[in-house]
Amino acid sequence: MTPTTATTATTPTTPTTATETPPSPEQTLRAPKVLLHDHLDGGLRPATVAELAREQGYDRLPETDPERLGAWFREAADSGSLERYLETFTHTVGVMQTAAALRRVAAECVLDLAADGVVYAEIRYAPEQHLQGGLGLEEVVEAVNEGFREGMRLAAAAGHRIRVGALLTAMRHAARALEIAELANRYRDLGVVGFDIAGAEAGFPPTRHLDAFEFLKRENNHFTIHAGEAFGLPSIWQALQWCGADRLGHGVRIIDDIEVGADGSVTLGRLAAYVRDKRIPLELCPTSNLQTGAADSYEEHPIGLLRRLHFRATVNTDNRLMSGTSMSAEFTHLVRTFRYTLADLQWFTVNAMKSAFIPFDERLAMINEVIKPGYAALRSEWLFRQKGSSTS
Ligand SMILES: O=c1[nH]cnc2c1ncn2[C@H]1C[C@H](O)[C@@H](CO)O1
Ligand SMILES: [Zn+2]
Repeated sequence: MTPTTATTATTPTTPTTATETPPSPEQTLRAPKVLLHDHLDGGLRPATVAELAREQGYDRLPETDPERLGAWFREAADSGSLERYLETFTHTVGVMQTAAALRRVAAECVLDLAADGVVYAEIRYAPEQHLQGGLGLEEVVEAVNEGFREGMRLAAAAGHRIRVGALLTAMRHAARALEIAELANRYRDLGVVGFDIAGAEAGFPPTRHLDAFEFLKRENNHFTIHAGEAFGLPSIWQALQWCGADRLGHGVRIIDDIEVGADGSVTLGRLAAYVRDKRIPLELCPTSNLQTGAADSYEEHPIGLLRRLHFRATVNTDNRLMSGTSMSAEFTHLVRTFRYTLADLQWFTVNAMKSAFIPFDERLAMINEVIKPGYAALRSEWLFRQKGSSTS
């Protein structure tokens, strides 16, 4: 073992706590962040929804003033039910039916994430939901990809480096999963990094779409599955053991297979042990879970326990518009609730980067060249504070 005396002798006594105390919201904003679970049609700016609706003659919006519209989305999504939460997407999807609208929404998405300190993101959407204006599936994908590229260019010009890839989602109540999986495979290395299924979970098990997952496995492609959000362990079990998902969208109900005794001892069931042992990434979305009723409060959110037990937990936004959230806001809630430090935020971020669907060497370089140096710079800030300054 390496002796520790030398380090203790040179370590100052008081300021070390600067690395152990929770970061400020401003530091959290500057920290590099990785986002694996964010819906394109759940992240529009309220003003953009209102503007696109006006331009396109979409007259079904419940509000036209951007501020009131944003509040409407948050309140309507705050229903305690996933089905009611999903109803709010009628309006965002409703104004995303032209190539120009898709490009704009995609570009703004990248800019908003970049301004929030996100350095890598996988953004998902269901191409089959954007055909009402006459676009074909490929035109939808190309418009979104173009918007992402435009967003990355504009972000870089504004001094924010961000890399974004798309995940193509198939809706679980529909029957186009194989077609969408083939589309994802066609656009692999052309802006699309993987596949997903989403929509109401109860009554629509992932095995309905086994043909799509088997196709992707044969193609050595990647996919995540929304599972263990509104429905519990059987959905997670199917997603992993029947479908072969690389990651779990939410997966928060894995908590149902974990028993905490009165003395604090923890027992994992076979499925929970498998998820932890195999390092299956959990795309946790705390605020979204409070809205759909999957968790009652941040304090009681399973992320606290899952982090302590070293599951491969990641933090995500799910739907920034419906939840009125951002990556920084999600981290800030967790910092307040669990007193997480920069080391904890780095841990979540590295977990997410390890779990991304881009090649291993690129993930590693993002971790070593971008994420770790970013957190190290933030952790060392206390060293440069002026004595006697009000911020020290
Ligand atoms: O959290 C979710 N669970 C299941 N489905 C969801 C969630 N958030 C969004 N969706 C659905 C609604 C969107 O229209 C669709 C594609 O992004 O995915
Ligand atoms: Zn989702």
